Amino acid sequence: MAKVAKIPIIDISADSEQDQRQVAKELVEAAVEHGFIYIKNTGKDIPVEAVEAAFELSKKLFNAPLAEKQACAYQSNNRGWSAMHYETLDPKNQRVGDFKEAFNFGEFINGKAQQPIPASIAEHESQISAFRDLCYNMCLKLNTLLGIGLDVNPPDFFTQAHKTERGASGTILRLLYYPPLPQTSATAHDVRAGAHSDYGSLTLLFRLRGQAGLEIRTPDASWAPVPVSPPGTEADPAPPILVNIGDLLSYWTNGLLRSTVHRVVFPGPGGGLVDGETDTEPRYSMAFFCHPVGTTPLAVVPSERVRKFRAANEAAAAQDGERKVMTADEHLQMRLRASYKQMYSDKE
Ligand SMILES: O=C(O)CCC(=O)C(=O)O
Ligand SMILES: [Fe+2]
Repeated sequence: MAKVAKIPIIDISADSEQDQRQVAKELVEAAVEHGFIYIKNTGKDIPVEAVEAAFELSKKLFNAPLAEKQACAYQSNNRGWSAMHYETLDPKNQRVGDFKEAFNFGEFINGKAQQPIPASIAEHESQISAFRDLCYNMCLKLNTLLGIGLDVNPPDFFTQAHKTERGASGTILRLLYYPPLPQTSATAHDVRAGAHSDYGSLTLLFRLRGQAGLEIRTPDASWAPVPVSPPGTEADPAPPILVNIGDLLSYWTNGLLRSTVHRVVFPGPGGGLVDGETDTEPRYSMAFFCHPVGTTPLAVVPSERVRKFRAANEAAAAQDGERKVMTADEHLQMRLRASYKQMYSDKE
């Protein structure tokens, strides 16, 4: 069996203030060291049934007639449906685009999508909105814990920056469908999602037991599979929610919190297949990419630990004088342009 990624499993359901501080410290250490954290799914923050129902909806969406999906094609606002091979997450190393379909939901207003959605799932609009809200609230909680763990003053510094009442953000709920490779395929080197790091502050990733594919880049520059349900979580009602730090939060904390490169592959029998997982079946996953409100300036984080890290990192410190403060929106635009060249090239 492949050598799997060592990612800490953390239970954030603690209620008492003292337990919360401890959890916050653990979360920060995991974010600094690995950039990935398994959050035990106790069903308290996001009910297990809500996750299951969202996966059912996702299957319905990708099974919808092609014309319905095409009518909601991906737009430069980062919303909508992207077809097989449309997105290329690792353009330097991929000959063809990712072997996947995806559907991005941007922000909803009063339970209503602000984008076309396929007719087959239109009656479930409020369910999608409610699931998005659950993810958003969990991200607020994680942001608060990170603030506490980093001794940011005030501790809700990151949380406030994400409050939707302050304005629009680039936050996206993304449903993903990775079909199996055709049996006679000559495309054995197809990558389901090329190597990349995520763009926003935090990502929540939901996966289904038995469905292989996700790998992270380890500090020694090899690839390690990330089991859906690591040891100790097999009996939980649902696999843990995988959380990772995105580029924006890493940038904001001067690289203290790590944004780890990852990819989705067909590991194959000789590769990194984890026991009990397969890559010959269709694979579904759901990612919630959380972003601060677009106008948030990514200025200095009021935390002694972040400040000290910057001081220790001389190269970053040397750039301080020149570093123009970017907003969250500017940061996102910079990243999107690299992944969707075909969409932006005619506009430059
Ligand atoms: O499907 C997965 O497991 C991960 C997808 C991913 O990394 C992404 O969409 O950014
Ligand atoms: Fe990702």
